[in-house]
Amino acid sequence: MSTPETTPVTAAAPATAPPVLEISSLCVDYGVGEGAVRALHDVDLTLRRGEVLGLAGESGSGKSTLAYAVTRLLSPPGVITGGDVRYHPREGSPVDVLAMTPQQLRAFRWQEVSIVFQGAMNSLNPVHTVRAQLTDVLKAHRPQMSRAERVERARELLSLVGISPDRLGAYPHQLSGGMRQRVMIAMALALEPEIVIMDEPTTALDVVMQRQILRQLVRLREELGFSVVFITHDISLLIEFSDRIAIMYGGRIVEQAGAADIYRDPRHPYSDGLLHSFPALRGPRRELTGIPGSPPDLRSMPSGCAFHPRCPKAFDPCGRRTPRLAPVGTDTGRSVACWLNDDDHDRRSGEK
Ligand SMILES: Nc1ncnc2c1ncn2[C@@H]1O[C@H](COP(=O)(O)OP(=O)(O)OP(=O)(O)O)[C@@H](O)[C@H]1O
Repeated sequence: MSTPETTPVTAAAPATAPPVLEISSLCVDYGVGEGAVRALHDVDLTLRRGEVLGLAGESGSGKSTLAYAVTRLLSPPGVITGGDVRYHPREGSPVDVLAMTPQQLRAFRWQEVSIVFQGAMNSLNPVHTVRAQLTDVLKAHRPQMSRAERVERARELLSLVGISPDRLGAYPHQLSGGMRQRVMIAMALALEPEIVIMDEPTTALDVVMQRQILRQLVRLREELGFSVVFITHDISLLIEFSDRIAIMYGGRIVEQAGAADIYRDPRHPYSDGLLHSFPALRGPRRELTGIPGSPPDLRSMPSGCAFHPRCPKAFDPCGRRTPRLAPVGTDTGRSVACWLNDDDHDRRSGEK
């Protein structure tokens, strides 16, 4: 594989920044009893304060399930069957997200963590103005604010995302797709959350608009200090905008590392395949070969490493035992779940 130079637009958050969200051994099933299928297997992931963490993987790999589970927005038949999610506020002790009461969750969402969902730009209410929709969020969560203060804050939020405050009186249909998406981001930032989760936030937009919006988001996080989990199947976007990337396959994280490291030297054959599935906008061209075959069906997951039937480098242990996500060599910032990166297959046999 070539080793092109990338110029990430992010000013990387230090690798030593304290955690803001710690996910350990998280498991999610869809359904219960005999019909249940496991959509997340023992997911370990840490989001650090101020970083942009990219989550990549083909459709069905579990990205959205992870976002819904950590915000407790998973609806039936989705069930969290194990693991731990800890939120670290700026002050005070860590909070167990999975044990939060409905009242605590209401405060947690929007104020501490907000989500921009897939297709969010179409979820603005068509019969209400931008002003009404922005001020409604403030009214619900900051009842002490006066009407004038709410409108002022709404103006400020629009400016933050690059829309003239004159557009406060506009209805969604009077705005372009890119502007509607910016309004959604403004809403997500309304209560100054510590974490913003963006699930395929820009896929409905053209490539130039997608990048403009993401560049602005990255600038805002530098200004306001929130952390971002950015979910997409397009790894080339993540390379450009993330500090760190976690790659999911079949409900597991198979590799996580700094964005530039993954780009230059992917250690999991699936990461390598993904990198050859999307055109990179920067650096020399690389051949687009894609990944043969299709993602696994949760009802009949392959034994061992779920990627082995599609993997060009599969060898003896891959079909028999599941490799665990483990640090690679002395590179403490990177972990990979692949037998190729492990000399001691027996020790790491991953029936975790
Ligand atoms: N309500 C549901 N009932 C049963 N299975 C589900 C349900 N929702 C999701 N799944 C399954 O869980 C797995 C993970 O889905 P998820 O939507 O989290 O993946 P994703 O990586 O976000 O995909 P996409 O990029 O298409 O959104 C998929 O196999 C999907 O079919």
